[in-house]
Amino acid sequence: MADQCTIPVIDLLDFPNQSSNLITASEEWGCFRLINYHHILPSTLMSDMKDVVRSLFDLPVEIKRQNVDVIAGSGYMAPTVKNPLYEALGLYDMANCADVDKFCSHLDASPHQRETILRYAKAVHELFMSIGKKLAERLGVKGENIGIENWPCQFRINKYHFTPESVGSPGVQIHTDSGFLTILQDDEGVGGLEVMNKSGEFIPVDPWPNTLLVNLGDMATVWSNGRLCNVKHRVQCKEAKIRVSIASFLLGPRETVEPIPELVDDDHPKRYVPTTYEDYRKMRLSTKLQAGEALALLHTQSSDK
Ligand SMILES: O=C(O)CCC(=O)C(=O)O
Ligand SMILES: [Fe+2]
Repeated sequence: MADQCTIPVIDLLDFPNQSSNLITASEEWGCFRLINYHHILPSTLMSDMKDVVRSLFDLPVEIKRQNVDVIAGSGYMAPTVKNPLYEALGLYDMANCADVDKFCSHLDASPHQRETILRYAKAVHELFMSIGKKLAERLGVKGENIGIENWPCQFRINKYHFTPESVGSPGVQIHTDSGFLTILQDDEGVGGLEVMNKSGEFIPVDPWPNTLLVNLGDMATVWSNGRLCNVKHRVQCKEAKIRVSIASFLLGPRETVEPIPELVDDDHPKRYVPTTYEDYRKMRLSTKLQAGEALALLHTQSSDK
């Protein structure tokens, strides 16, 4: 039986050898550790970006509040009574230079910070294209044909103010990511992220510097007609240290999202009705179904039988 405790590892420099592992990881786990991608995102850029992110969180709160929402939840989130440990800054589309510029201007970013953020955004976008096309091609779709270059990429940086009193409590509740793919640069020293395996157990994602975690979200499940897994995950406070992570989300097509014809046949009838990412996101927010359960609201009649 496949190992249910070890998160799969995918080596970006070992393709096409890794193609079947990529699909297995995406089907069985909905997440994997990515290694050997530094020709696209160098480790110096990763650590420069972490420094920039830490300094953005150190800005006065009046400045951070200038990072306003473009879509619900895309901008500054201050710690709340309900979630006092968590703080986030973000922008709607890191694939759009104007959006990145606006984010930098709102936060009074220095030329060095701006350049680092722009370079990081470009590199992560290139990684999305590389992983997305490999996934699509292995499933029988030409990467170029899915229009992936034009999909928006949300960007969010997370800071967890973990204290001795908060050990054992949640930093982020269990959820799935709503988009297609997530690239997460987690904290290189402080753990807490956990992903759920097929048996429903939470498996810790221990820090592993100079690697990335890739998650698949709800849009990948719709697009693949249920074949790819939207991984459930959460962040727990395990130790009294500040934890910082950088999350980038390739959301999905701007237009309709529906199962690709290549994965629909008599044995695999269409499981989801067409939607748009925007409508789906609104549905998740209004129903408060954050852990993938909202997908059931998209089931076709035949899949409900
Ligand atoms: O901070 C982390 O490691 C995970 C954050 C996360 O799951 C998210 O931003 O969706
Ligand atoms: Fe997440």
